[in-house]
Amino acid sequence: MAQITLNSIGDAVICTDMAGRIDYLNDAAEKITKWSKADARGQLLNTVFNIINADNREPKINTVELVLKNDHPIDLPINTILIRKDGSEIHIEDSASPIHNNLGSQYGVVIVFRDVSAAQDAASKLMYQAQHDNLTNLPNRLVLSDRIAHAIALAERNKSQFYVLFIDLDNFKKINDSLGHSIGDQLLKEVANRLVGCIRHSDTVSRQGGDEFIVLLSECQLQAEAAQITSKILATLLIPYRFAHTTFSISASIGISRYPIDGRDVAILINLADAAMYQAKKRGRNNFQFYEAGLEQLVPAR
Ligand SMILES: Nc1nc2c(ncn2[C@@H]2O[C@H](COP(=O)(O)OP(=O)(O)OP(=O)(O)O)[C@@H](O)[C@H]2O)c(=O)[nH]1
Repeated sequence: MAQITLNSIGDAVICTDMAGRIDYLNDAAEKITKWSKADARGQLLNTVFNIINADNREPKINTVELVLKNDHPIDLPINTILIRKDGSEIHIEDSASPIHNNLGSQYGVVIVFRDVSAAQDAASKLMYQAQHDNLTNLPNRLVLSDRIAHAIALAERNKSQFYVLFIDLDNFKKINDSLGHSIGDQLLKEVANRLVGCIRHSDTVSRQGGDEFIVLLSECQLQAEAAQITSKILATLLIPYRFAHTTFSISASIGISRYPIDGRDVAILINLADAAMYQAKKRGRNNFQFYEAGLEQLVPAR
């Protein structure tokens, strides 16, 4: 009766003896671990229930030993991956308890676990969406602020510099109006790809929204080097785009703020780069401008 019950529940169940050898697994455990009952019986628990930490991929503690030593149930830490018999991996949630006989002495351990991959995938997807722009897949404002804050902390410690580039496409509205919103979207995606191609892996390109992008040059020390990278970005964005048999060009205006000379705070660095970008627009577009004192006063209220 107990076996029928255990086979009809959705959770996987494995029982071991005091030495950690498997003496029972239910149907759900067979399905999840991909070990048949016949093959699993007599194996050490860790062979069949091969679990690792999802973050560092270190093997997890010996469940049987821990439960028997403490003689009470434990919920194993979340973030557990089970490596199945065929080598595939799933996220699981599990708990383990000692089994006692009628006299109260321990005679084994029962592990109860379930596949939480779907929930884990949904959580990862939500996390990704919260941190990325859904059109270009670039990191969003939230992530950028975090990266700039991190760059500030690092630069403060190392007494070093870094640069923030505020990039706004020139006359992007005309593209939308003349070629349609869908071509506008394709252009934004291609701009994102080109920007990523212009910078180092350790730098960050983010989309602020609309046709605005921000680049954090976290490892750039010299102003001349920042100017050189910015010129490369301008030239790369100018290369003609071809979508749906239409070829066209677009330029950009870029404002640059410098840490620590212009500011030592995330919002200030972004605002001053934006003010410098506005000045680059005023100077005729398709160029860049480093922040200069007072430029923020020239930006009309938006
Ligand atoms: N296709 C598309 N258009 C967008 C999106 N978000 C904002 N826009 C449009 O982007 C345009 C932004 O235009 P602005 O930056 O204000 O002006 P501009 O035409 O680029 O002119 P300047 O910036 O002065 O050079 C607006 O027409 C918005 O409707 C988007 O996700 N996709």
